[in-house]
Amino acid sequence: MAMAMGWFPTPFTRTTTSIINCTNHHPHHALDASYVKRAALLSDKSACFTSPHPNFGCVIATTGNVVGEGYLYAQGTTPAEVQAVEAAGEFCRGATAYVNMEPGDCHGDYTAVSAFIKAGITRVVIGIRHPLQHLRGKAIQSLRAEGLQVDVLGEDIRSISIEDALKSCLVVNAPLLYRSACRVPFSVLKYAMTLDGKIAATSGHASWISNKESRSRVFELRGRSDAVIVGGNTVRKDNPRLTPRHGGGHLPMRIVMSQTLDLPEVANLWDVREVPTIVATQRGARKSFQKFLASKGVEVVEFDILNPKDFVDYLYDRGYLSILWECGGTLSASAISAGVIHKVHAFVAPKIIGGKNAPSPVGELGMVEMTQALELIDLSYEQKAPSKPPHLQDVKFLSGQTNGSEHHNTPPTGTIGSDVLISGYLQPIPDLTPIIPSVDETSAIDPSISPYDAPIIFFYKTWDPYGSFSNFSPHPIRLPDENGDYVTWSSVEHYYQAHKFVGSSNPNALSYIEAIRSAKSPEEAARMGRKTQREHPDTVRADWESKKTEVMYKALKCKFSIYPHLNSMLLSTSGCILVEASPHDLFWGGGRDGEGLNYLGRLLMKLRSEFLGDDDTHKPEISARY
Ligand SMILES: NC(=O)C1=CN([C@@H]2O[C@H](COP(=O)(O)OP(=O)(O)OC[C@H]3O[C@@H](n4cnc5c(N)ncnc54)[C@H](OP(=O)(O)O)[C@@H]3O)[C@@H](O)[C@H]2O)C=CC1
Ligand SMILES: Nc1c(N[C@@H]2O[C@H](COP(=O)(O)O)[C@@H](O)[C@H]2O)[nH]c(=O)[nH]c1=O
Repeated sequence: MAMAMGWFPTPFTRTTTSIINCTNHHPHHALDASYVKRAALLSDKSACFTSPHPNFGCVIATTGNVVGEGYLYAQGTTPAEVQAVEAAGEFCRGATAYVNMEPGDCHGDYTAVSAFIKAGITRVVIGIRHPLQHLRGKAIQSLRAEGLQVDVLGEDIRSISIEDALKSCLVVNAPLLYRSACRVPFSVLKYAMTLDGKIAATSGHASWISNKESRSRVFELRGRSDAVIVGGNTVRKDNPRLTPRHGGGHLPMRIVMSQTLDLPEVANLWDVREVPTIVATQRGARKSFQKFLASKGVEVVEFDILNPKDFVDYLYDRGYLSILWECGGTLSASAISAGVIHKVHAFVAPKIIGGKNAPSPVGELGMVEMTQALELIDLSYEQKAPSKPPHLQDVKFLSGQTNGSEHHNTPPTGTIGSDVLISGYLQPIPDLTPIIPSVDETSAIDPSISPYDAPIIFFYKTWDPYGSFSNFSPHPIRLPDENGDYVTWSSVEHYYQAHKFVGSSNPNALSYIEAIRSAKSPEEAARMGRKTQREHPDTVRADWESKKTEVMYKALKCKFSIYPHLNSMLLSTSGCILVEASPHDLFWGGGRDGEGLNYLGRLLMKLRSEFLGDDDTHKPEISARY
């Protein structure tokens, strides 16, 4: 197979190392850069515990002293900026706030911006502008309009000393930047190979090449991903589990790509009690086996032709931000050729296994000359802490390259024993700021362009336009319980999940309700509610199926009544069909191809009619498709 030249989809990317052309040094710039970098590192703290989401960190400082810090734990939890302001208290007056990324404020309530303004912050230093077009520049504009000085790295502050901080900001939100620029999820290929470049013995046996420390590092990488992918042959040879066993909370989806569907009937991946599995295959492949998988609770997705490009497009549509490829060389070659792999982590073990036919990490790429080799950029090397003075070290680090790492998809903790980890990018992280204009700028260029004039409004992730319609949006609600006492719920999701157990006669129900109510994020509330329902169906209230839409409606009505800006946003959609674009949830969501029942969208439309005083019964039926 010949590889086409120029197949990387990076029309508006540039390497992070070439961003700063200007070489002036300024002492304040160095301080600014160090705090922005600190904000970036802080923002990464929730990795492994919550599903990948935009990472925000905030540091507030006065004349060289940090007075407050915070980072976003998960979608829907207290914004980093608000936490930092709360921690700094009175010290905010006249202080500077440092953030790795422009605040999103995607819910229209300008929480981060107003926290800075109210607290008396006078200057804000921002690492990168928000990568999503509908949010980019919004917070910067609002802050400047209120008289705060806003400096953006690379725009208002141009100096060589900010390069490293800027890079940290890009790396820590690399998944969002790739997603936003290339419309694909961020894909990382990870493999473990022997010193002679084999990922298994000739027999196919591969457990284990890398050592225990490296493998626990892989668990962390899994915890930072939305999905882990292997090929059919890895399932046949390894019977993998693909779970993160690092003690974090986030469990990625496990995915098998198999064209033939010639897979074993007994496999760890078919046990979906703890973690779900998707099998992607070709249309019509082994229908009886598809039925078997479905009976095990495994989701089967058919493609006309199964290939990595179409598959990542599909995962993009499903809202995935970050994918870890843990396949063998056959599928990895296919994925690299398709241009979908952005980053590589190679664990190299000091072992030699030999074998002319033993597999290697990347199969056939069709290259015949070394000049065609793909060169990785932004390299990092990691190995055991030196036990000898550097000049006697066996492994030397090339100048200008970093040893160790602190970045997204390269967890910073622990060592990897006698193995070496080499990481680098196959494609530069997109730096969007100067290339794509913001919504305001776009309208200035062409006032007829409006991104929101579609008759069907889709919503799903909370940072999307209309993301506040999601039950994961960070809008606490307060409703009376069965005794009439008011209870506060951190989100509609918390309320909904907990109410599966309200009124249940099971003695454990109360503790489940309380645990869900105290969940730190809507994601955790959802995970706890679903897991408890699956594992202890006897604790679910008997009338749940017939009452769940009523419960949801009550929570939505409360949310859209108490937040005026949400109410206005809902009413502003009058005349539009609202669809929760969840491809997974075919009851509340609309499904990938409109096959879902979209009950969340329907309830929001019903609520909108109620607020507008329309009589629903006189309206035409909303199409069954939505
Ligand atoms: N050391 C390490 O890091 C790792 C080692 N391994 C080892 O590698 C060996 C397996 O390697 P390998 O055979 O390359 O396994 P892969 O994981 O690459 O699986 C290959 C299979 O992927 C499926 N596939 C689906 N779509 C495509 C596509 N478009 N292009 C290519 N393949 C596709 C096919 O499955 P089907 O045939 O079902 O249609 C194909 O046979 C095992 O011995 C395993 O132990 C595996 C992973 C990591
Ligand atoms: N052999 C090998 C790896 N193999 C990868 O790990 C998978 C097994 O995962 P699990 O069943 O969850 O422990 C296996 O299928 C393959 O994808 N990984 C490594 O870090 N080091 C190793 O030496």
